[in-house]
Amino acid sequence: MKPGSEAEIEGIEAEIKCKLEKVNWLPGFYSLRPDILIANSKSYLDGKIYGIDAASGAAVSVLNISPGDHVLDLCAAPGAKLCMMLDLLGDSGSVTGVDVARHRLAACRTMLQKYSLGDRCRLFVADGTTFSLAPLRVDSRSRSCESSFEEKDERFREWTSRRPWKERKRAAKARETMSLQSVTTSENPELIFYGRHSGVVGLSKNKLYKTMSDLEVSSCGYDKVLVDAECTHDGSVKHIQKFENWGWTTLQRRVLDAVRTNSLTLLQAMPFFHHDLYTYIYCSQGFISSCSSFTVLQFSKYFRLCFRSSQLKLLRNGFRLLKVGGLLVYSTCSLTVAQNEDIVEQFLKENASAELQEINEAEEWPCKSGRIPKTLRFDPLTSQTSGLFVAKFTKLAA
Ligand SMILES: C[S@@+](CC[C@H](N)C(=O)[O-])C[C@H]1O[C@@H](n2cnc3c(N)ncnc32)[C@H](O)[C@@H]1O
Repeated sequence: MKPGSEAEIEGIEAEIKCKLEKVNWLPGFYSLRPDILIANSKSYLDGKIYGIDAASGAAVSVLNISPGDHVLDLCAAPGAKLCMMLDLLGDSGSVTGVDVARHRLAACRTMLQKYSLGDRCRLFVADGTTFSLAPLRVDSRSRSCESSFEEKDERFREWTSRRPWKERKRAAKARETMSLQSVTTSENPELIFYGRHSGVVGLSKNKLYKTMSDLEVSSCGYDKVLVDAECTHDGSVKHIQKFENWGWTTLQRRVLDAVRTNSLTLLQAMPFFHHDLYTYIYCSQGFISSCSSFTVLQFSKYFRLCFRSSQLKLLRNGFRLLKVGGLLVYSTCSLTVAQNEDIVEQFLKENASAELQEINEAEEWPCKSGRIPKTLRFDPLTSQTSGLFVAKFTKLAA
């Protein structure tokens, strides 16, 4: 529930015709019966309540976001955690949301606008493994002197979805040449939304796209970073239920056709979101048993390489952008060790300045320890939530 809306709880209960049960271990959270649909209720449309799994809420609360923080969400879409961060942030600081999938981030933008939550937020379509933009700290802006060239440079005005025709055409053309998943590193990330108090309004493009050197990051980097990495989603109950609703058999036939005619490239072009496809293949026992062992082997090799490498790269880059003394949370909704503890172990091995932190709040939480001490695992049986792995790091001075 949005902070401040608790006083209206009776009205909200009357409207959705359901008693809200307080989740005792997580402030601001209430549970609902699964058959209650809130999406059309006025309270939901007004942004007083929104649906987020309690385990996801716990992962965000581990970051201990407070007003004034500059927060980076490196895999932001569709944006439930981003909304919660903005709620916690209140009237100062900023949230920068990054996602490689434009259509998913556009849905996130719609949500921010609908709930009037985006005032302090900017959204970039970018590859989180290489994203390098600094948070817009007021003092760093006034410190840097403006050249006469910058004075003449185009400045960002108040955000509007009604871009001039020429600008939209230019952006569409640029997108055409850029594959959905491979955002070239030489291009500036595409800014698809910025709020009035996000620090962007009045800024020149040069300043917005100013990257940070590693030295600058230690003092001017982000205070908090969330790396909610892409994974096989095998622990996400909601995700798997979606596939149940879609019908495994139809999906299976379509995927098998693609496998028969060729390969993963073709599969990836299918009308699923790319991570839906991973989940589907990963979770559908029927699919696995109907494939030759060679195909299964190909897929498992693909998953191992694809996810392990991108998860590690996202974690590395998120940590690189964190200031000294800041906090980073790494989470995935996979139940596998390969996508969780193995990544953490590998990352700690290569980063002497990374320190795994105890999550003290978890003493009261219905979750288990991960295989590495100080990490956490939520799962449907223990926590009555979706599966979620959570690890918290801080950055030590070099
Ligand atoms: C688990 S979802 C994030 C969920 C989100 N944090 C939320 O609470 O709604 C993972 C996201 O990572 C994005 N993603 C995958 N690879 C990425 C990359 N290299 N850089 C940035 N985002 C990436 C996917 O598009 C997907 O939206």
